[in-house]
Order: sequence, then structure tokens, then C-alpha cells
Amino acid sequence: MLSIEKLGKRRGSRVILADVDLRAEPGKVTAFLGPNGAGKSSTLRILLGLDRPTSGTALVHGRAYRSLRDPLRTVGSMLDGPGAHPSRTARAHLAWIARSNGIPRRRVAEVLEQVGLAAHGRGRVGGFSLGMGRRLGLAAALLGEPEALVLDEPVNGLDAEGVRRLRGLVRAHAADGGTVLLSSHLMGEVAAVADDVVVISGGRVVAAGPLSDVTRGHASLEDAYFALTGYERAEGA
Ligand SMILES: Nc1ncnc2c1ncn2[C@@H]1O[C@H](COP(=O)(O)OP(=O)(O)OP(=O)(O)O)[C@@H](O)[C@H]1O
Repeated sequence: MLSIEKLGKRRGSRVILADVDLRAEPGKVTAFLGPNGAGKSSTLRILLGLDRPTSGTALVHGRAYRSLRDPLRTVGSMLDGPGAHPSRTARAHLAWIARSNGIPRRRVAEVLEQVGLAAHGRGRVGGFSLGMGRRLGLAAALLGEPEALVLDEPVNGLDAEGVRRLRGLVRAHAADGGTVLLSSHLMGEVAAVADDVVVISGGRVVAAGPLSDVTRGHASLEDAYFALTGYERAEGA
């Protein structure tokens, strides 16, 4: 369970986040949607202890990320970039994370297989394509068999096979009772996997609830998204 309440973030006089509420529940895929600059990454960075809020709380299983005893076994995350040194091989990178977090070494081969990088384990990360780097980031998120997954724009850079694989992984994770929170600005990908949706625009949540509730009265999630974020009006103005 991931719970964010009344989260606020200011940078100088700029309001980045205002009273953001979000819950991602076990057994469900929750999509966090919004246009570029809406505040998705800022929210997820605070949830993962990489930044501090100005107000409010962001908790993983009722605790702040920084106070988790076994963070990688509790919540796996993928933010931008593979987060690995370019001269390291994929396997060495994952083995290093595993070693420093008390995760069994066997998990390295398992997650490389899961994300479709089994044939590239000995490849240096510096030679990876954008999509391969994203797959490696996903592998690192899965490494500790965490209950919760937090994935920031996981579809970016993935090819069709990668997108299909990702969908399968997140659906399977939720089906096993896990919690999945993923951000995206790509409606089609989200409509295909999400149970619940939270839409953010200008640092404020403009809609939240089951996908069917958020899309009610609209032809598609995309139509709902444009209506909720005011994008069409802004572009037409
Ligand atoms: N380190 C930072 N310093 C100053 N401003 C920042 C910083 N990080 C983000 N911002 C600002 O905070 C706002 C929210 O950005 P954020 O990256 O959270 O949005 P996002 O919804 O993740 O967008 P995208 O879809 O483009 O990734 C933006 O106006 C951005 O310019």
C-alpha cells in the first residue's frame, strides 16, 4: 500500500505540488497520469525518499521510505535512466545491488530473464539502447521481490515487445497481490493495464478513482484526460 496525503512542494515561490492525495492499493495497478511538468516525478521522488515535501506525507506500508528496514525488498522503483555505471555489465550492476541489499544472487539471472535481457547480461550498460536501459531499470526494481513497484514513465523507450512484457509483468504483480504505481503521459498504455487512475495537472489532482469512473461520460481515457487537464482548451486558445 502506498499512501500520499496532502502532499505539498514549493520551490522558492513556485508551487510544484498542492495537496496531492494518492492511494495505490495491493492487488491493483494504479496509473498516475498528467501532462509534462504536472508533478508526477516530483511526487514519486518524494515517495521514494529522494526529495522532501514542504507539507504532507508520502508513505510506503505506513512508513516513510527512509525508515524502511529493507527498502529494496519492500518497494522496487524505476525512475529515469538505468542508474548504472556505463562501464559495468548488466549482471555486475544487478549483482552489486543484490549484494548490498541482502538479496540472493540467483535473483540476478531471474530478473534479467523476466525483462528480456538474459542475452545481454554480459553487455556493458554504456552500450545499451534507451529501451535496454529501461529494461535494466525494471530488472533492478524487481530484484528484491518487493510488494510494491513504483515505475516512473516505464513505457518510455520500450519497443512493442518491451511494452507487452511490461504490461504482463505489472498485471502479474497485481494479480499476485502486489501494489503497482506507474506514471505515464501515454493514455493507450495506461488504459490497457490500470485498475485505478489518478490524474494530476499543474501540481493538483484533478481526478482519481477506478478507471471506469474516471472515464465515465467520455469516449475514452484520452478524452477524459484532455478534458480533465484542460489541454485541449489550452492548445486551442
Ligand atoms: N530539480 C528541480 N528544480 C526546479 N524545478 C523542478 C525540479 N524538478 C522539477 N521541477 C519543476 O517541477 C514541476 C513538476 O515537474 P515533474 O518533473 O514532477 O513533472 P512530471 O509530471 O513528472 O513531468 P514529465 O511528464 O515531463 O516527466 C515542473 O514545473 C518542473 O519544472
